[in-house]
Amino acid sequence: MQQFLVSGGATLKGDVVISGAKNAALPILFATILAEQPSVLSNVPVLKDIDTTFKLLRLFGAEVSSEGHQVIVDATAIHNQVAPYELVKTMRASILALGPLLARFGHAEVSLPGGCAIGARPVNLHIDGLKKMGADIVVENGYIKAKASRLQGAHIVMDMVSVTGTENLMMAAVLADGVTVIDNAAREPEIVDLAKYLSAMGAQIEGAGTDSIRITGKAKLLGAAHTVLPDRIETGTFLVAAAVTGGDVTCRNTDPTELEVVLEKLREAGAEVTTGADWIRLNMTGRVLKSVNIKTVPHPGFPTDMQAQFTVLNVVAEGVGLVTETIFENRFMHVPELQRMGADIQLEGNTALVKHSASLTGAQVMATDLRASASLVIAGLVAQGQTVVDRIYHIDRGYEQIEHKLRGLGAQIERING
Ligand SMILES: CC(=O)N[C@H]1[C@@H](OP(=O)(O)OP(=O)(O)OC[C@H]2O[C@@H](n3ccc(=O)[nH]c3=O)[C@H](O)[C@@H]2O)O[C@H](CO)[C@@H](O)[C@@H]1O
Ligand SMILES: C=C(OP(=O)(O)O)C(=O)O
Repeated sequence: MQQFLVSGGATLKGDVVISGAKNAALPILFATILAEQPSVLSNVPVLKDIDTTFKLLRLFGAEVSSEGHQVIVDATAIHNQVAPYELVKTMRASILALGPLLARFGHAEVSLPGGCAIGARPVNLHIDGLKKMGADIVVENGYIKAKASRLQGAHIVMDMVSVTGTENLMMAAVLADGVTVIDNAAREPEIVDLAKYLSAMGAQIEGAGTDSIRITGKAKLLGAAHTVLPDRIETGTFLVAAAVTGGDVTCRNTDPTELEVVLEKLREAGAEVTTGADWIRLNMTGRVLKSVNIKTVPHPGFPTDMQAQFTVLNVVAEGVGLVTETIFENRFMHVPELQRMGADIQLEGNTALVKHSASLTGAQVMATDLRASASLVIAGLVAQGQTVVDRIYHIDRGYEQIEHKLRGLGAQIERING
Protein backbone atom coordinates (compact mmCIF):
# COMPACT_ATOMS: atom_id res chain seq x y z
CA MET A 1 0.00 0.00 0.00
CA GLN A 2 1.30 3.46 -0.85
CA GLN A 3 2.33 5.94 1.82
CA PHE A 4 3.70 9.47 2.00
CA LEU A 5 7.04 10.03 3.64
CA VAL A 6 7.15 13.65 4.79
CA SER A 7 10.26 15.29 6.27
CA GLY A 8 9.38 18.33 8.32
CA GLY A 9 11.04 21.70 8.45
CA ALA A 10 10.72 23.23 4.98
CA THR A 11 9.21 26.70 4.54
CA LEU A 12 6.83 26.58 1.58
CA LYS A 13 7.50 29.22 -1.05
CA GLY A 14 6.43 29.79 -4.64
CA ASP A 15 3.44 29.31 -6.92
CA VAL A 16 1.05 26.40 -7.13
CA VAL A 17 -1.57 25.85 -9.82
CA ILE A 18 -4.95 24.82 -8.43
CA SER A 19 -6.96 22.07 -10.17
CA GLY A 20 -10.64 22.01 -11.02
CA ALA A 21 -12.99 21.27 -8.13
CA LYS A 22 -13.67 17.59 -7.43
CA ASN A 23 -17.04 18.45 -5.88
CA ALA A 24 -18.13 20.35 -8.99
CA ALA A 25 -16.65 17.95 -11.57
CA LEU A 26 -18.45 14.95 -10.04
CA PRO A 27 -22.06 16.22 -10.31
CA ILE A 28 -21.29 17.72 -13.73
CA LEU A 29 -19.96 14.39 -15.02
CA PHE A 30 -23.14 12.68 -13.78
CA ALA A 31 -25.23 15.43 -15.39
CA THR A 32 -23.85 14.44 -18.81
CA ILE A 33 -26.21 11.45 -18.50
CA LEU A 34 -29.12 13.84 -19.14
CA ALA A 35 -28.34 14.47 -22.85
CA GLU A 36 -28.20 12.36 -25.98
CA GLN A 37 -25.26 14.39 -27.23
CA PRO A 38 -21.59 14.72 -26.25
CA SER A 39 -20.43 17.30 -23.72
CA VAL A 40 -16.91 18.72 -23.56
CA LEU A 41 -15.69 19.45 -20.04
CA SER A 42 -12.49 21.36 -19.27
CA ASN A 43 -10.46 21.80 -16.07
CA VAL A 44 -11.56 18.36 -14.84
CA PRO A 45 -9.11 17.30 -12.12
CA VAL A 46 -7.19 14.04 -12.57
CA LEU A 47 -8.28 12.14 -9.46
CA LYS A 48 -9.30 8.71 -8.26
CA ASP A 49 -12.94 9.84 -7.76
CA ILE A 50 -13.04 11.11 -11.34
CA ASP A 51 -11.72 7.72 -12.53
CA THR A 52 -14.44 5.97 -10.53
CA THR A 53 -17.03 8.23 -12.18
CA PHE A 54 -15.65 7.35 -15.63
CA LYS A 55 -15.99 3.65 -14.70
CA LEU A 56 -19.62 4.16 -13.70
CA LEU A 57 -20.47 6.17 -16.82
CA ARG A 58 -18.86 3.51 -19.05
CA LEU A 59 -20.70 0.77 -17.18
CA PHE A 60 -23.95 2.59 -17.93
CA GLY A 61 -22.93 2.59 -21.63
CA ALA A 62 -21.62 6.13 -22.08
CA GLU A 63 -18.51 6.86 -24.13
CA VAL A 64 -15.88 8.69 -22.10
CA SER A 65 -12.56 9.97 -23.40
CA SER A 66 -10.10 12.15 -21.55
CA GLU A 67 -6.90 13.94 -22.40
CA GLY A 68 -5.24 15.80 -19.58
CA HIS A 69 -7.93 17.92 -17.98
CA GLN A 70 -10.37 17.76 -20.88
CA VAL A 71 -13.09 15.13 -20.89
CA ILE A 72 -15.67 14.28 -23.54
CA VAL A 73 -18.69 12.27 -22.46
CA ASP A 74 -21.30 11.00 -24.88
CA ALA A 75 -24.18 9.47 -22.95
CA THR A 76 -26.31 8.73 -26.06
CA ALA A 77 -25.94 4.97 -25.85
CA ILE A 78 -26.61 4.42 -22.14
CA HIS A 79 -28.33 1.04 -21.78
CA ASN A 80 -27.70 0.10 -18.15
CA GLN A 81 -29.06 2.07 -15.20
CA VAL A 82 -27.50 0.15 -12.31
CA ALA A 83 -24.72 1.60 -10.12
CA PRO A 84 -23.23 -1.43 -8.31
CA TYR A 85 -22.02 -1.59 -4.72
CA GLU A 86 -18.43 -2.39 -5.78
CA LEU A 87 -18.05 1.12 -7.23
CA VAL A 88 -20.45 3.04 -4.97
CA LYS A 89 -18.63 1.84 -1.84
CA THR A 90 -15.42 3.48 -3.08
CA MET A 91 -17.14 6.81 -3.81
CA ARG A 92 -20.27 8.05 -2.05
CA ALA A 93 -20.85 10.69 -4.72
CA SER A 94 -22.02 7.79 -6.98
CA ILE A 95 -25.44 8.56 -5.50
CA LEU A 96 -25.45 11.47 -7.98
CA ALA A 97 -26.25 8.96 -10.75
CA LEU A 98 -29.73 8.44 -9.29
CA GLY A 99 -31.41 11.73 -10.30
CA PRO A 100 -30.15 11.92 -13.90
CA LEU A 101 -30.68 8.21 -14.70
CA LEU A 102 -34.21 8.30 -13.32
CA ALA A 103 -35.05 11.56 -15.11
CA ARG A 104 -33.85 10.39 -18.53
CA PHE A 105 -34.71 6.68 -18.48
CA GLY A 106 -37.60 6.40 -16.00
CA HIS A 107 -35.75 3.91 -13.82
CA ALA A 108 -32.48 3.56 -11.91
CA GLU A 109 -30.87 1.35 -9.30
CA VAL A 110 -28.07 2.75 -7.18
CA SER A 111 -26.46 0.91 -4.31
CA LEU A 112 -26.85 2.58 -0.92
CA PRO A 113 -23.43 4.00 -0.09
CA GLY A 114 -23.42 3.02 3.60
CA GLY A 115 -21.69 4.98 6.35
CA CYS A 116 -18.19 6.36 6.13
CA ALA A 117 -15.34 7.54 8.33
CA ILE A 118 -16.89 10.97 8.93
CA GLY A 119 -20.47 9.99 9.72
CA ALA A 120 -23.52 7.89 8.86
CA ARG A 121 -24.32 10.10 5.85
CA PRO A 122 -27.84 8.89 5.02
CA VAL A 123 -29.42 9.73 1.64
CA ASN A 124 -33.04 10.05 2.83
CA LEU A 125 -33.32 13.63 1.51
CA HIS A 126 -32.40 12.49 -2.02
CA ILE A 127 -35.03 9.73 -1.85
CA ASP A 128 -37.75 11.89 -0.26
CA GLY A 129 -37.28 14.65 -2.85
CA LEU A 130 -37.52 12.22 -5.77
CA LYS A 131 -40.63 10.66 -4.20
CA LYS A 132 -42.14 14.14 -3.98
CA MET A 133 -41.55 14.36 -7.75
CA GLY A 134 -43.65 11.23 -8.22
CA ALA A 135 -40.96 8.53 -8.19
CA ASP A 136 -41.79 5.11 -6.85
CA ILE A 137 -38.77 4.16 -4.70
CA VAL A 138 -37.99 1.06 -2.67
CA VAL A 139 -34.82 0.10 -0.87
CA GLU A 140 -34.15 -3.59 -1.45
CA ASN A 141 -31.04 -5.75 -1.12
CA GLY A 142 -28.94 -2.68 -0.36
CA TYR A 143 -30.09 -0.87 -3.50
CA ILE A 144 -32.27 2.19 -4.04
CA LYS A 145 -34.63 1.11 -6.82
CA ALA A 146 -36.47 4.04 -8.40
CA LYS A 147 -39.11 4.25 -11.14
CA ALA A 148 -41.14 7.08 -12.67
CA SER A 149 -42.63 7.22 -16.17
CA ARG A 150 -41.99 11.00 -16.11
CA LEU A 151 -40.99 12.93 -13.01
CA GLN A 152 -43.36 15.75 -12.06
CA GLY A 153 -42.34 19.21 -10.91
CA ALA A 154 -42.86 19.64 -7.15
CA HIS A 155 -42.28 21.97 -4.23
CA ILE A 156 -39.56 20.38 -2.10
CA VAL A 157 -38.51 21.78 1.26
CA MET A 158 -35.33 20.05 2.34
CA ASP A 159 -35.20 19.16 6.06
CA MET A 160 -31.46 19.78 6.17
CA VAL A 161 -29.09 21.54 3.83
CA SER A 162 -27.56 18.82 1.65
CA VAL A 163 -25.09 19.54 -1.14
CA THR A 164 -25.39 16.34 -3.20
CA GLY A 165 -29.08 16.12 -2.19
CA THR A 166 -29.71 19.51 -3.81
CA GLU A 167 -27.64 18.49 -6.86
CA ASN A 168 -29.49 15.18 -7.34
CA LEU A 169 -32.87 16.92 -7.20
CA MET A 170 -31.72 19.68 -9.58
CA MET A 171 -30.57 17.04 -12.10
CA ALA A 172 -33.89 15.23 -11.79
CA ALA A 173 -35.97 18.42 -12.07
CA VAL A 174 -34.40 19.66 -15.31
CA LEU A 175 -36.16 16.87 -17.26
CA ALA A 176 -39.33 16.78 -15.13
CA ASP A 177 -42.76 17.86 -16.29
CA GLY A 178 -43.43 21.32 -14.84
CA VAL A 179 -41.80 23.55 -12.26
CA THR A 180 -39.79 22.33 -9.26
CA VAL A 181 -38.88 24.60 -6.37
CA ILE A 182 -36.18 23.37 -3.97
CA ASP A 183 -36.29 25.31 -0.70
CA ASN A 184 -33.59 25.20 1.97
CA ALA A 185 -31.26 24.33 -0.91
CA ALA A 186 -27.48 24.21 -0.50
CA ARG A 187 -25.71 27.37 -1.71
CA GLU A 188 -22.18 26.04 -2.37
CA PRO A 189 -20.26 27.40 -5.40
CA GLU A 190 -20.33 23.84 -6.79
CA ILE A 191 -24.16 24.06 -6.97
CA VAL A 192 -23.81 27.24 -9.02
CA ASP A 193 -21.27 25.56 -11.31
CA LEU A 194 -23.61 22.60 -11.87
CA ALA A 195 -26.44 25.04 -12.64
CA LYS A 196 -24.22 26.80 -15.20
CA TYR A 197 -23.51 23.52 -16.98
CA LEU A 198 -27.18 22.45 -16.88
CA SER A 199 -28.20 25.87 -18.23
CA ALA A 200 -25.67 25.50 -21.06
CA MET A 201 -27.43 22.19 -21.83
CA GLY A 202 -30.69 24.12 -22.21
CA ALA A 203 -32.11 23.78 -18.68
CA GLN A 204 -34.04 26.64 -17.10
CA ILE A 205 -32.78 27.28 -13.56
CA GLU A 206 -33.18 30.34 -11.36
CA GLY A 207 -31.79 30.98 -7.89
CA ALA A 208 -28.77 28.63 -7.84
CA GLY A 209 -26.50 29.94 -5.08
CA THR A 210 -29.52 31.00 -2.98
CA ASP A 211 -31.58 28.79 -0.68
CA SER A 212 -34.47 28.63 -3.15
CA ILE A 213 -33.89 27.14 -6.59
CA ARG A 214 -36.63 27.17 -9.23
CA ILE A 215 -36.34 24.79 -12.16
CA THR A 216 -38.66 24.60 -15.16
CA GLY A 217 -38.37 21.12 -16.64
CA LYS A 218 -37.59 20.56 -20.33
CA ALA A 219 -38.44 17.60 -22.58
CA LYS A 220 -34.84 17.27 -23.77
CA LEU A 221 -31.38 18.65 -23.05
CA LEU A 222 -28.38 19.04 -25.35
CA GLY A 223 -24.67 18.40 -24.92
CA ALA A 224 -22.65 21.45 -23.85
CA ALA A 225 -19.16 22.76 -23.20
CA HIS A 226 -18.21 23.75 -19.67
CA THR A 227 -15.10 24.64 -17.67
CA VAL A 228 -15.14 23.33 -14.09
CA LEU A 229 -14.56 25.97 -11.42
CA PRO A 230 -11.35 25.92 -9.33
CA ASP A 231 -11.13 23.77 -6.20
CA ARG A 232 -11.64 26.04 -3.18
CA ILE A 233 -10.76 23.26 -0.74
CA GLU A 234 -7.50 22.39 -2.50
CA THR A 235 -6.74 26.13 -2.48
CA GLY A 236 -7.47 26.41 1.24
CA THR A 237 -5.35 23.34 1.97
CA PHE A 238 -2.27 24.90 0.28
CA LEU A 239 -2.87 28.20 2.05
CA VAL A 240 -2.95 26.49 5.45
CA ALA A 241 0.24 24.57 4.54
CA ALA A 242 1.87 27.92 3.69
CA ALA A 243 0.66 29.50 6.94
CA VAL A 244 1.88 26.76 9.29
CA THR A 245 5.33 26.57 7.65
CA GLY A 246 5.77 30.37 7.82
CA GLY A 247 5.81 30.43 4.02
CA ASP A 248 4.91 32.66 1.12
CA VAL A 249 2.73 30.88 -1.43
CA THR A 250 0.60 32.07 -4.33
CA CYS A 251 -2.25 29.83 -5.51
CA ARG A 252 -2.89 30.37 -9.23
CA ASN A 253 -5.96 29.50 -11.30
CA THR A 254 -8.24 29.88 -8.30
CA ASP A 255 -11.12 32.14 -7.28
CA PRO A 256 -10.86 34.18 -4.06
CA THR A 257 -14.62 34.86 -4.03
CA GLU A 258 -15.29 31.14 -3.42
CA LEU A 259 -13.54 31.02 -0.06
CA GLU A 260 -13.96 34.39 1.58
CA VAL A 261 -14.63 33.00 5.07
CA VAL A 262 -11.47 30.85 4.92
CA LEU A 263 -9.38 33.84 3.82
CA GLU A 264 -10.83 35.91 6.68
CA LYS A 265 -9.86 33.21 9.18
CA LEU A 266 -6.34 33.09 7.75
CA ARG A 267 -6.04 36.87 8.14
CA GLU A 268 -7.36 36.57 11.71
CA ALA A 269 -4.64 33.94 12.26
CA GLY A 270 -2.04 36.59 11.39
CA ALA A 271 -1.38 35.85 7.73
CA GLU A 272 -1.04 38.52 5.07
CA VAL A 273 -3.51 37.47 2.39
CA THR A 274 -3.74 39.33 -0.91
CA THR A 275 -5.89 38.43 -3.90
CA GLY A 276 -6.33 39.10 -7.61
CA ALA A 277 -8.97 37.94 -10.05
CA ASP A 278 -7.57 34.40 -10.23
CA TRP A 279 -4.88 34.19 -7.54
CA ILE A 280 -4.44 34.27 -3.78
CA ARG A 281 -1.12 34.95 -2.05
CA LEU A 282 -0.51 34.07 1.59
CA ASN A 283 2.63 35.52 3.13
CA MET A 284 3.56 34.51 6.66
CA THR A 285 7.16 35.73 6.59
CA GLY A 286 8.11 37.34 9.92
CA ARG A 287 4.55 37.05 11.25
CA VAL A 288 3.21 35.14 14.26
CA LEU A 289 0.53 32.50 13.70
CA LYS A 290 -2.36 32.90 16.15
CA SER A 291 -5.08 30.38 16.91
CA VAL A 292 -8.61 30.94 15.61
CA ASN A 293 -12.01 29.58 16.58
CA ILE A 294 -13.94 27.94 13.77
CA LYS A 295 -17.39 26.40 13.49
CA THR A 296 -18.34 24.46 10.39
CA VAL A 297 -21.66 25.36 8.76
CA PRO A 298 -23.11 25.16 5.25
CA HIS A 299 -21.88 27.69 2.67
CA PRO A 300 -21.30 30.65 2.89
CA GLY A 301 -20.07 29.71 6.39
CA PHE A 302 -16.86 27.89 7.25
CA PRO A 303 -16.60 24.63 5.22
CA THR A 304 -16.37 21.29 7.01
CA ASP A 305 -13.91 20.21 4.30
CA MET A 306 -11.39 22.73 5.77
CA GLN A 307 -11.90 21.72 9.41
CA ALA A 308 -9.08 19.17 9.70
CA GLN A 309 -6.55 21.54 8.11
CA PHE A 310 -7.50 24.35 10.53
CA THR A 311 -7.21 21.92 13.45
CA VAL A 312 -3.52 21.54 12.51
CA LEU A 313 -3.21 25.31 12.08
CA ASN A 314 -4.37 25.70 15.69
CA VAL A 315 -1.91 23.05 16.88
CA VAL A 316 0.94 25.12 15.44
CA ALA A 317 -0.48 28.57 16.31
CA GLU A 318 0.04 30.53 19.55
CA GLY A 319 -2.96 30.32 21.88
CA VAL A 320 -5.99 28.07 22.16
CA GLY A 321 -8.47 27.51 19.35
CA LEU A 322 -11.92 25.96 19.47
CA VAL A 323 -12.90 23.86 16.46
CA THR A 324 -16.59 22.97 16.32
CA GLU A 325 -17.92 20.52 13.74
CA THR A 326 -21.67 20.80 13.11
CA ILE A 327 -22.04 19.10 9.71
CA PHE A 328 -20.77 15.56 10.31
CA GLU A 329 -21.05 13.69 13.62
CA ASN A 330 -17.69 11.94 13.43
CA ARG A 331 -15.28 14.19 11.60
CA PHE A 332 -12.45 14.19 14.15
CA MET A 333 -10.63 10.99 13.20
CA HIS A 334 -7.50 13.05 12.55
CA VAL A 335 -7.36 14.08 16.21
CA PRO A 336 -5.95 10.83 17.69
CA GLU A 337 -3.42 10.70 14.85
CA LEU A 338 -2.34 14.30 15.52
CA GLN A 339 -2.10 13.44 19.24
CA ARG A 340 0.36 10.69 18.28
CA MET A 341 2.51 13.45 16.80
CA GLY A 342 2.38 15.40 20.07
CA ALA A 343 -0.63 17.65 19.49
CA ASP A 344 -2.48 18.88 22.59
CA ILE A 345 -6.14 18.48 21.64
CA GLN A 346 -9.08 17.72 23.92
CA LEU A 347 -12.24 16.48 22.28
CA GLU A 348 -15.55 17.20 23.94
CA GLY A 349 -18.58 16.24 21.91
CA ASN A 350 -18.39 18.07 18.61
CA THR A 351 -15.75 20.54 19.78
CA ALA A 352 -11.99 20.21 19.83
CA LEU A 353 -10.03 22.42 22.20
CA VAL A 354 -6.72 22.82 20.42
CA LYS A 355 -3.73 24.17 22.33
CA HIS A 356 -0.43 25.33 20.88
CA SER A 357 2.11 22.47 20.83
CA ALA A 358 5.72 23.61 21.16
CA SER A 359 6.73 21.02 18.59
CA LEU A 360 5.20 18.11 16.76
CA THR A 361 7.31 15.03 16.22
CA GLY A 362 7.18 12.81 13.15
CA ALA A 363 5.32 9.51 13.56
CA GLN A 364 3.59 6.81 11.57
CA VAL A 365 0.00 7.98 11.18
CA MET A 366 -3.05 6.69 9.38
CA ALA A 367 -5.25 8.62 6.99
CA THR A 368 -8.94 7.94 7.62
CA ASP A 369 -10.64 10.20 5.12
CA LEU A 370 -9.75 12.72 2.46
CA ARG A 371 -9.32 15.93 4.46
CA ALA A 372 -7.97 14.10 7.53
CA SER A 373 -5.19 12.82 5.25
CA ALA A 374 -4.45 16.34 4.06
CA SER A 375 -4.22 17.53 7.68
CA LEU A 376 -1.71 14.77 8.50
CA VAL A 377 0.46 15.74 5.54
CA ILE A 378 0.38 19.38 6.71
CA ALA A 379 1.30 18.27 10.25
CA GLY A 380 4.20 16.27 8.76
CA LEU A 381 5.50 19.42 7.06
CA VAL A 382 6.02 21.13 10.43
CA ALA A 383 6.93 18.11 12.57
CA GLN A 384 10.50 17.36 13.62
CA GLY A 385 11.80 14.36 11.70
CA GLN A 386 9.88 12.05 9.42
CA THR A 387 6.17 11.34 9.24
CA VAL A 388 4.77 8.37 7.37
CA VAL A 389 1.14 8.83 6.31
CA ASP A 390 -0.52 5.49 5.64
CA ARG A 391 -3.61 4.75 3.46
CA ILE A 392 -3.06 7.68 1.13
CA TYR A 393 -5.62 6.31 -1.29
CA HIS A 394 -7.96 8.63 0.60
CA ILE A 395 -5.92 11.68 -0.42
CA ASP A 396 -5.72 10.49 -4.05
CA ARG A 397 -9.53 10.66 -4.19
CA GLY A 398 -9.45 14.43 -4.01
CA TYR A 399 -5.99 16.01 -4.44
CA GLU A 400 -4.33 15.98 -7.85
CA GLN A 401 -0.61 15.19 -7.55
CA ILE A 402 -0.38 16.72 -4.10
CA GLU A 403 3.18 15.51 -3.57
CA HIS A 404 4.36 17.11 -6.85
CA LYS A 405 2.62 20.37 -6.03
CA LEU A 406 4.08 20.43 -2.50
CA ARG A 407 7.57 19.56 -3.77
CA GLY A 408 7.26 22.48 -6.20
CA LEU A 409 6.89 24.71 -3.11
CA GLY A 410 9.97 23.21 -1.44
CA ALA A 411 8.37 20.50 0.70
CA GLN A 412 10.13 17.19 1.24
CA ILE A 413 7.52 14.55 0.49
CA GLU A 414 7.83 11.22 -1.31
CA ARG A 415 5.31 8.59 -2.32
CA ILE A 416 6.64 5.24 -1.15
CA ASN A 417 5.42 1.66 -1.23
CA GLY A 418 4.94 0.57 2.38
C1 LIG B 1 -19.17 15.15 -3.41
C2 LIG B 1 -19.46 16.27 -2.51
O1 LIG B 1 -19.89 17.33 -2.95
N1 LIG B 1 -19.19 16.10 -1.21
C3 LIG B 1 -19.40 17.19 -0.29
C4 LIG B 1 -20.87 17.18 0.12
O2 LIG B 1 -21.15 15.90 0.68
P1 LIG B 1 -22.68 15.50 0.87
O3 LIG B 1 -23.50 16.10 -0.17
O4 LIG B 1 -22.67 14.02 1.03
O5 LIG B 1 -23.00 16.17 2.26
P2 LIG B 1 -24.41 16.77 2.67
O6 LIG B 1 -24.43 18.22 2.42
O7 LIG B 1 -25.48 15.95 2.04
O8 LIG B 1 -24.42 16.48 4.23
C5 LIG B 1 -24.74 17.45 5.20
C6 LIG B 1 -25.40 16.77 6.39
O9 LIG B 1 -26.70 16.33 6.01
C7 LIG B 1 -26.88 14.97 6.36
N2 LIG B 1 -27.78 14.36 5.36
C8 LIG B 1 -27.49 14.50 4.03
C9 LIG B 1 -28.29 13.94 3.07
C10 LIG B 1 -29.41 13.21 3.48
O10 LIG B 1 -30.18 12.66 2.67
N3 LIG B 1 -29.68 13.09 4.82
C11 LIG B 1 -28.88 13.65 5.78
O11 LIG B 1 -29.14 13.52 6.97
C12 LIG B 1 -25.47 14.39 6.33
O12 LIG B 1 -25.36 13.19 7.07
C13 LIG B 1 -24.67 15.53 6.92
O13 LIG B 1 -24.75 15.49 8.31
O14 LIG B 1 -21.08 18.23 1.07
C14 LIG B 1 -20.36 18.06 2.29
C15 LIG B 1 -20.78 19.18 3.22
O15 LIG B 1 -20.35 20.40 2.73
C16 LIG B 1 -18.86 18.06 2.00
O16 LIG B 1 -18.17 17.73 3.18
C17 LIG B 1 -18.51 17.03 0.92
O17 LIG B 1 -17.18 17.20 0.51
C1 LIG C 1 -16.10 14.53 2.28
C2 LIG C 1 -15.61 14.78 1.06
O1 LIG C 1 -15.95 14.13 -0.07
P1 LIG C 1 -17.08 13.03 -0.29
O2 LIG C 1 -18.41 13.68 -0.07
O3 LIG C 1 -16.88 12.65 -1.71
O4 LIG C 1 -16.81 11.91 0.69
C3 LIG C 1 -14.60 15.84 0.83
O5 LIG C 1 -14.42 16.22 -0.35
O6 LIG C 1 -13.97 16.28 1.80
